[in-house]
Amino acid sequence: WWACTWGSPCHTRGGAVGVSAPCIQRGHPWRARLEPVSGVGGQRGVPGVGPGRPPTLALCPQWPYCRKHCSYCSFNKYVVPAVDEAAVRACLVREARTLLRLGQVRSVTSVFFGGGTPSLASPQTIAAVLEAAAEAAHLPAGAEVTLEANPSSASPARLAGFRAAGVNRLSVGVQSLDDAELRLLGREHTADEARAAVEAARGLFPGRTSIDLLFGLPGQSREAWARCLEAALGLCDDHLALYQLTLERGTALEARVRQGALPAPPQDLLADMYHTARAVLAAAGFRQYEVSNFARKGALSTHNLSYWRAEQYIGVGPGAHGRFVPWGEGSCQREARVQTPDPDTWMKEVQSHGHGTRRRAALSPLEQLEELLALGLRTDEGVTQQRWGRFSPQLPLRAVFGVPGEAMALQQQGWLLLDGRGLRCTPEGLAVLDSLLPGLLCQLQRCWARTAGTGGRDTGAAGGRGTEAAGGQSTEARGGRGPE
Ligand SMILES: C[S@@+](CC[C@H](N)C(=O)[O-])C[C@H]1O[C@@H](n2cnc3c(N)ncnc32)[C@H](O)[C@@H]1O
Ligand code: SF4
Repeated sequence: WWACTWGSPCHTRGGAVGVSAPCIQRGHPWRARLEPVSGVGGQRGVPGVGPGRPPTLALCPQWPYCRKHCSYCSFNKYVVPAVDEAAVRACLVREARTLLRLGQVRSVTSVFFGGGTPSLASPQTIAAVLEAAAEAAHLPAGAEVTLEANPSSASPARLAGFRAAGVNRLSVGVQSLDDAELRLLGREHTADEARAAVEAARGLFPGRTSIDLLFGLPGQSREAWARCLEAALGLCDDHLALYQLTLERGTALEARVRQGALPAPPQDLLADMYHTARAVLAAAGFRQYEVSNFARKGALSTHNLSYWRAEQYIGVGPGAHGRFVPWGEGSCQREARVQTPDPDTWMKEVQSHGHGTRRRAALSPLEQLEELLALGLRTDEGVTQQRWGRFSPQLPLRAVFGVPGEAMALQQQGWLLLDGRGLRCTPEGLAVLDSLLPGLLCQLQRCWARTAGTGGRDTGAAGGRGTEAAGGQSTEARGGRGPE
C-alpha cells in the first residue's frame, strides 16, 4: 500500500459521516462510530467538572460553498445560485460560541478556515468568526489563522481584506500549473491566474503562503509532473502540500476513468512521482514534516500539526469534524463530532439549538490511542514518548511496540524506529505508511486486550480515568444536544 497523501483531517467530504471503519489509507482523522444526536435541548448547562488543564484547542470553521464543482472533488460543498451570507455568518458565529463554551475553551491556538471555498466568504464573515473566538476564548495575537483560497477568488483586494480581518496565513489551491490539466480537473482558473494569486498572496503573507498541488492525474506523465514541480518551486513560498489525486466515487473524473475514457494512473508511476517530488523538494531545502506536507525555514503549519498530534479541535459549520472534550456538560471524555452537512438544515439547527451537531461519539481510550498512532506516524516526529504518555500514562509505548511483534519486524526491515524520542517512520516507511499501519494497530489492540484482561492491573489504562485521553470506558454516544 501506498501512503495516502491526503491527510487534512478537517476536510469534510460528502457522505463521509458515520463511516465505521478507520480510514487508514486516506490518513483521514479516525472515523469512529458516530451515533446520531437524539433529542433536542437534552442536557443543560452542567458546569464543567473533571480533571485536566484549561482546554486550549484549534478551531476549524467551514465555508461550504463553491462556485463550481471540480471534477475530482467529493468534499462537502455546495454550488448554489445565491448565499444568504449574513445568515450563514450569524450561524457560524453562534455555533462557534456554543461549541467553545461547551469545550470550556480558554485559548484558541490556531484557526483554519476550510471548505468548500472560504475565499468566497467576505472578509466581514471571517472577521466575525475570529471576533467570536476571541470573545468566547482567548485568541492570542500570534495565533496561526489560515484561510484556504481558490485562485478564482483571490484577488489582491480580497486577500488584503482577509489580512485586515485577521488572517495571517494562506493556503492556495493551485492544483496544477498546466492549463490542460486544470481543465481536466474542472478548475475555473488558468495557470497564469494561479500564479498571480500566489504572487499576490506572497506579497501580503510573506513566508506564510502555502500551495496545494495534485499529482497522479489520469494521463499525467512523470515528465509533466516534474515540470509542474519545477514551475511550483519557482513560484512557491516556504510551504507546499502535495496530494496524490484520489479518484473519488461519485465524481465526474472517476466516472470517466471507470468508463475507460481516461487511463487510471499506474501504481508504480504514482510511487515514482511521489519519490521524485520528495527528492526535488529535499534538494530545494524543504523538510517533509508530514506525508504530504513540506516546509522550509520552519514554516510548518501549527494548525495541521495539531491534528496529527491528536490535540483537540472544534469544527464549526456544515459537515465540520471535531475532537474535543465537552467539559461544559460535565464530561471529561474526548468525543468525535460531525456537524450537519447540508447548509440549510445546519442553519435551521443552529438557529434553533445554537449548534448543528449531527453525530457524536465518545472515544474509548483504545480508540484514542489508535487515532494517535495513525495520525502521529504521518509526521516525521512520529508519536513522541511524551504524547503517548499523556494519552496512556500506564501503558508505555515500549510496552506495546518494544516487544516481539509487528513493530519489531518493521524496525528490522528499516521502516520504523522506536527509541527514546518515540515511535516514528523512517523516510522510506513514511512513503508506505498505509501498509505499516494495519499490523501496528493489530499489535496495539492485542496488547490492549491482554492488559485489559488483567482488569487493568498492569496498565490501569483500560479502566483509567483522569485525562481527556484515558478518561472513559464507553464508546456509546450519549443522546441529547449539549447546552448552548
Ligand atoms: C477544500 S480544497 C481547497 C480550497 C479550495 N476549495 C480550492 O479548491 O482551491 C482542499 C484541497 O484538497 C485537495 N483535494 C480535493 N479533492 C481531492 C482529491 N480527490 N484527491 C486529492 N486531493 C484532493 C486539493 O488539493 C484542494 O486544494
Ligand atoms: S473549489 Fe475546492 S472544495 Fe470546491 S469543488 Fe473545487 S476542490 Fe472542491
